[in-house]
Amino acid sequence: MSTIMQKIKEIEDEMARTQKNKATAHHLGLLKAKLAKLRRDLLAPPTKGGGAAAGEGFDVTKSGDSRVGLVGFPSVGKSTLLNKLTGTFSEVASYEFTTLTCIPGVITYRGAKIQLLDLPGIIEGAKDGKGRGRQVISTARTCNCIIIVLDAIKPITHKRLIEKELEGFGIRYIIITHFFISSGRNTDGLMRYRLNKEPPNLTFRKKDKGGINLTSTVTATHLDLDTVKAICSEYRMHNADITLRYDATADDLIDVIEGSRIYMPCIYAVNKIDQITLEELEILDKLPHYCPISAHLEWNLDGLLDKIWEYLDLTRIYTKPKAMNPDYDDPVILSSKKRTVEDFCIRIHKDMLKQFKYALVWGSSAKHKPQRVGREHELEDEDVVQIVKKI
Ligand SMILES: Nc1nc2c(ncn2[C@@H]2O[C@H](COP(=O)(O)OP(=O)(O)OP(=O)(O)O)[C@@H](O)[C@H]2O)c(=O)[nH]1
Ligand SMILES: [K+]
Ligand SMILES: [Mg+2]
Repeated sequence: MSTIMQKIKEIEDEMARTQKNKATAHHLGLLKAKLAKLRRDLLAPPTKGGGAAAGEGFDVTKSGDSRVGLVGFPSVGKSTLLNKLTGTFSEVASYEFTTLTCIPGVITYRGAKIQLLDLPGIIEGAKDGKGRGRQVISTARTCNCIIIVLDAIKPITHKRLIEKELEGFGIRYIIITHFFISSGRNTDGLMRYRLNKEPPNLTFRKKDKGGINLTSTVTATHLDLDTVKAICSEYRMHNADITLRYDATADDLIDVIEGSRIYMPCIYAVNKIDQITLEELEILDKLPHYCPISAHLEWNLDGLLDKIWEYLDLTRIYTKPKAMNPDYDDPVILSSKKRTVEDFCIRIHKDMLKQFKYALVWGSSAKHKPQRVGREHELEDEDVVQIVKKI
């Protein structure tokens, strides 16, 4: 372990010493790739003994349309928040580590059922297996959105500490954390989280020969061919086509090569704002991804629900049976990424597609009232759909 730590330190020192400019870009890219590989080694799941294995979360059955997890240091008010939002009972107390396991609750909001998970507090050292840190972090992986709960009285230091903890090692993004999570899919069993960040819009295609080719549909200011070659050579990839569709950075390319990143929305809920001044509140309110609340006094819980809704980015579809009014109370909930008529059919019944002839759609995705569409048609939030079956 210590030798990996030493190597990481050496590389970080070298990066700090190296001036950032065009001439050093490829060298810095190479250092970043080395660093990413070392962190991966460092975070490899333990072989035997000591803490839970990296991939084991709490055993709570998924339910509803979406899952949201509450992550934070002890006594920031996670359980208070769960109780107020879901009417569930999770013990609240002024001492730390009141909650020792995962407690689920359900929020019904705009016709969607959102499962909210209260989790034990995490502490410094969680990533090394201290406390229930690993289990918490692994459970967070199963969520569609994370709420990092912060205490308004100690916002900045607390936030930095928790980011460092979730980040694993080294600092890359200000509010982005990489969790180490077993994926089951990847042989090294590692997952890192990227919070509030879209997956890089670049393709990386390995080949057998032909060297490294870089094409870009935009002006690339961060990556040039030398830098890309340096990063690829660190991963012993000498033949590949790389296409950039936006101004990608070296970190983005490394993320794509390393794979196993999870891109997840994250809200910073700053709790206990009843303890701070109006001036302080105004500052907090302006920060991106922040939502100031008082769970105890139920201040701005509507604001938080709105933000959760926005970050989950769900699509509500109302079903209209033939010659009847649509059912507005019980929408079918689709994710914004899978919201075609086909996705809708699959959600209703597994055999629905076999009988599918066409669909009639009313709402913002429809050009007419109604529009007749096929199974590839993309639906919009609050559309009304009637499926017409083959006879
Ligand atoms: N002033 C104030 N106190 C709060 C608020 N929300 C929670 N608390 C208090 O903070 C303390 C901790 O609350 P919990 O809900 O147990 O915190 P937790 O994050 O679940 O704690 P652990 O389970 O121990 O990690 C309790 O004494 C709560 O009454 C709030 O909005 N304002
Ligand atoms: K507590
Ligand atoms: Mg608790």
